[in-house]
Amino acid sequence: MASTQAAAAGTQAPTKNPTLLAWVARMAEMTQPDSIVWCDGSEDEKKRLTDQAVKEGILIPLNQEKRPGCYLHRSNPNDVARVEHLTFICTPNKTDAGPTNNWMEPEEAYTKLGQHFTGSMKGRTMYVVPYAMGPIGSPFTKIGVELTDSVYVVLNMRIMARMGKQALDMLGDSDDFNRGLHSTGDVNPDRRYICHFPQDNTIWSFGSGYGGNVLLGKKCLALRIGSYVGREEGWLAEHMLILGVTSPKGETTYVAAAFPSACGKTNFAMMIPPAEYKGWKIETVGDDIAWMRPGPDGRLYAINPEAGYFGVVPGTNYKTNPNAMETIAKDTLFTNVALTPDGDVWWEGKDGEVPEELTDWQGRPWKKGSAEKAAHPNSRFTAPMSNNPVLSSKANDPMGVPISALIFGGRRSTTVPLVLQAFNWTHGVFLGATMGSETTAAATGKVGVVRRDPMAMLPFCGYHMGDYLQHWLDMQKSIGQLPKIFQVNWFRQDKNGKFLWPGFGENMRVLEWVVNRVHGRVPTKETLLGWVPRQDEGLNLKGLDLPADMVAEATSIKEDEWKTELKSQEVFFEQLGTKAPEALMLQRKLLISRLGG
Ligand SMILES: Nc1nc2c(ncn2[C@@H]2O[C@H](COP(=O)(O)OP(=O)(O)O)[C@@H](O)[C@H]2O)c(=O)[nH]1
Ligand SMILES: C=C(OP(=O)(O)O)C(=O)O
Ligand SMILES: [Mn+2]
Repeated sequence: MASTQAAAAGTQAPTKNPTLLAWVARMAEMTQPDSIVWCDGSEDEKKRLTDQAVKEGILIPLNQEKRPGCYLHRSNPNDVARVEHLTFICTPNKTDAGPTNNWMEPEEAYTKLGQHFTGSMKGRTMYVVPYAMGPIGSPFTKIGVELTDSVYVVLNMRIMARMGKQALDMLGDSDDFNRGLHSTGDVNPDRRYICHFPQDNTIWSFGSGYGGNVLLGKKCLALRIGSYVGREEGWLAEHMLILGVTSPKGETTYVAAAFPSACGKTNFAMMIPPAEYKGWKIETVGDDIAWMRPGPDGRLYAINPEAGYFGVVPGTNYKTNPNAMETIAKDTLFTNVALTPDGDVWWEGKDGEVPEELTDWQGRPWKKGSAEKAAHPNSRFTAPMSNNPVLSSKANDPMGVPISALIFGGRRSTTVPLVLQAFNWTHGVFLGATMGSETTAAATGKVGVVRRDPMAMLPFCGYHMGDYLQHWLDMQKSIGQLPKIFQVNWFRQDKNGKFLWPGFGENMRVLEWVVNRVHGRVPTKETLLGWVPRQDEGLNLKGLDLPADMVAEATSIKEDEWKTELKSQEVFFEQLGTKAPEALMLQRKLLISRLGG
């Protein structure tokens, strides 16, 4: 049996890479698939696998006149989000994973998961999916190979990454590739593991079919393994969108922004500025992940390692995000949305009337007025970035784009003002490190609880969070021209729970201020927390239909709220113990003294 599989791995393989062949054979020996298919990324292959997925009921074809090339997938109802409590960093020493990660000893993890993987692909096909994170040929780019028994994963990976022959060609005979193994298993909620082995450049994911757990190039490789490699190699792997903003004068400024999952990255990356901003243009480089390193001119250059968007569906409409609506009009895979009687998709917050009758995300009949949501709150679209009407021409640039501003933002109903600028790099790292955000449906667990989420990386940092923050501080020395750092909060609410700031396209007003600050064009006001827009010569509010007291409330700084906030930050820093960077502790002391002790 084993030798048959080893032979199968070799004979049909479109590569002679000995390390790759040996590894595929070894994994096939363990998982015992009936057959092995090497994916080439071609259109033929896409058609064949799509037809097969439809036949097996994994994909439901949508109305092809309304949504050409689009399909609906319904996941197992208890497998709809990332599972942070089952996600592990497997380093030889527990301290290397740090207090914010779950840890398992590597041998123990290989043994434990090995038991689940043994025979897990019996009666199934193992797909070998070579993929590149980053443009083909870019010095930033990393190659991964994911072995999976899920056609859904293959079809998603094909959208999310540069997949198939192009990646295999770039790898050549090198042994420098991420080894990813995924098996859907029986989706038993108690037998689900997402294990990362940074020392071995390996990821084993068992028992889930949800994107963030199984599209291994994304959160697992590009962030968890990426952040680990980035520290060793002197660069940053961040949970950030990248956009270019061009003024009517033709000046383009590139900005990267970190917001936790389901806190507005995709929306900000493709927003359309309000009518007052005639002649301004926003273009998307990336909507989720940025790999950033100092370039030869001393500036910080960023690439988006992905090729598609795995975006939150609910709340997306022609008012909030018209470009996303265009992006998902064709060639898109929808997961866990509702189905209309005429074969289109529907979700809470879509334009138009709520339909009288639907099939909900679990395939059950649904009627208007039902207390249950028709689409799952974490329902997702997977769409190629080439569908995006405002895709930046630099999205495929192997050298990336020079970043002038970094923005950190969370979902906070209180405390954090609309926008402020850090005094300097160290203070900016402090702002990122002390970020808090209310939890969302992107991960299983309670929604709406404030937790510390440094740089929006709490669930995605592949090593000790204290070392990570120190790495950010150290990067200051290797970046000749440091980006300016900002903090934003689109989610502050009034007493009745109404958002104080209209958000979405109107965030352009904040972005314009950021751009003006970067180029030293507007004065600011110093506050305890950082620099903020002045009343005069501050935010451009022309044409904004918003009472002045709401803007005042959204931008206010309340010292009593900050005293509470500082206590919560203290608990976080205490968790880091002796690894809490000294420079950040000094920043903290300065803030406490500014607040009057
Ligand atoms: N109130 C408000 N909601 C927003 C804003 N931007 C995004 N959202 C909502 O937040 C959710 C997640 O947004 P998304 O851009 O997909 O977040 P991502 O997961 O970080 O990419 C969606 O339901 C959006 O409609 C904003 O500026 N204001
Ligand atoms: C893809 C995910 O996140 P985001 O909302 O940041 O896109 C995820 O959390 O699995
Ligand atoms: Mn997103």
